[in-house]
Amino acid sequence: MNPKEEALKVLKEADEVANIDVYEYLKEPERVVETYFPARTKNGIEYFKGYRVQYNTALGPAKGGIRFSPTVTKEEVEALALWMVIKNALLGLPFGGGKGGVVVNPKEYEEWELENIARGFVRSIAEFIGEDKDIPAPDVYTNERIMAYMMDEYEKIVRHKAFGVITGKPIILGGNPVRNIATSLGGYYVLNEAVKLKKVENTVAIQGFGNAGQGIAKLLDGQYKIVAVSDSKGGIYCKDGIDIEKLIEVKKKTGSVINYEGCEKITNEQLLELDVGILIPAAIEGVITKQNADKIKAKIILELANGPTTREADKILYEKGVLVLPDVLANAGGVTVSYIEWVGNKRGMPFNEKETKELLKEKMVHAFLDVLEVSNKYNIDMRLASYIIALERVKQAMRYRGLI
Ligand SMILES: NC(=O)C1=CN([C@@H]2O[C@H](COP(=O)(O)OP(=O)(O)OC[C@H]3O[C@@H](n4cnc5c(N)ncnc54)[C@H](O)[C@@H]3O)[C@@H](O)[C@H]2O)C=CC1
Ligand SMILES: O=C(O)CCC(=O)C(=O)O
Repeated sequence: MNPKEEALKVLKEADEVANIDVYEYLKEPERVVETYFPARTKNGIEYFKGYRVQYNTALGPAKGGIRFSPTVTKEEVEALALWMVIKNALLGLPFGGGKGGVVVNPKEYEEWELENIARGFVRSIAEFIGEDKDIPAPDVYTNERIMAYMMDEYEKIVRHKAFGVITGKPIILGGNPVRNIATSLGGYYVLNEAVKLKKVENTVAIQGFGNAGQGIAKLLDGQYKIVAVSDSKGGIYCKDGIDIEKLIEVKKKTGSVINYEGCEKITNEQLLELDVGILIPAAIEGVITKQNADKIKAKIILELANGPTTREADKILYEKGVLVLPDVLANAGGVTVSYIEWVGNKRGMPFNEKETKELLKEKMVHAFLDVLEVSNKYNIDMRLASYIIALERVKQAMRYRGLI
């Protein structure tokens, strides 16, 4: 699938359904920074391809994560940046949308090499980022340590402290105590609202066992029966439920969930089609397509991953009565806590765990109810409803700025 085409399809449909008339202005990003930068590794000096896309900044500085992955492309980063525009606007955050990516397989490098790659990438984009310009954060295969290196490198370049330039940092460097679990916690709040509307069996399958997948597994453990989990190496299925604490240990020690003993081995494709109440894609884009949408048995899909469902699949699922809680809503807890971290950095007084959780819950539930109202008003799925709310806000900001 081409993620940018997928993102634009929804944009166009929302634009037409609600007569918003912004598609022409948003079909391309404001700015794409494309770099090819050096970093010292065990192989000598290596060059890496990097991207930082600032898709639209009418509502505020660009905001969005940076991923390290061998499959990163310009189109993928553009799509991810557009999704950030929608997500940030939907949550009412004072941010535009951005995203970054470096073409690298982090599994082939040691910590010191990843540090050099992180620092090299920041040197290559430094003039384009800043706490009131563009604020990166973690995404696939990046974490708080990478964020710390990036912030430190940026500070060396600008020659002053700048906690607010990056979010998802370690707590000691201005990070927020909830950021690590924020994406999952936001999704958990949304799911709790959704199950009030749609009663489902309490069985769950989760694709991906990184920050988002592991976080939601911990939150749901006990309340729901998690019967299947996967990662890039494959999956496991246990009809009586998986011991999540034990699974986390196995993943930490061996590198994959497939080494958990006593469960049936399954593929990532099989996991998606299991007979469960709730399916949680929490890994990569484009896994639910028109090829498998009809075979999906879950009644609720909580999209913690960005872009897991194609638009064609969305329509099949809607017809079947599956409630899809779209990425731009379901995984918005990450950037919402990033916002809380950034505000804390700017005011020089961080928010504590309790304050952050209260603010996050309020924002997530509010966004869910807004989306529900619009989806009922137009009789449309929640993804389209989310886009309509967001696009109307972006349009208003562009109007006031005299951009359209
Ligand atoms: N970390 C965050 O704050 C946020 C993450 N997301 C999205 O959540 C998704 C996961 O991100 P993180 O958990 O942060 O990344 P991560 O790097 O912590 O974990 C990624 C997980 O996906 C698995 N994976 C990779 N390729 C796979 C494949 N082909 N099939 C099945 N599993 C595969 C990996 O093994 C790993 O378990 C991504 O789509 C990301 O954009 C969305 C919002 C915020
Ligand atoms: O925390 C952030 O700023 C961005 C998180 C992100 O990249 C996402 O929501 O996809």
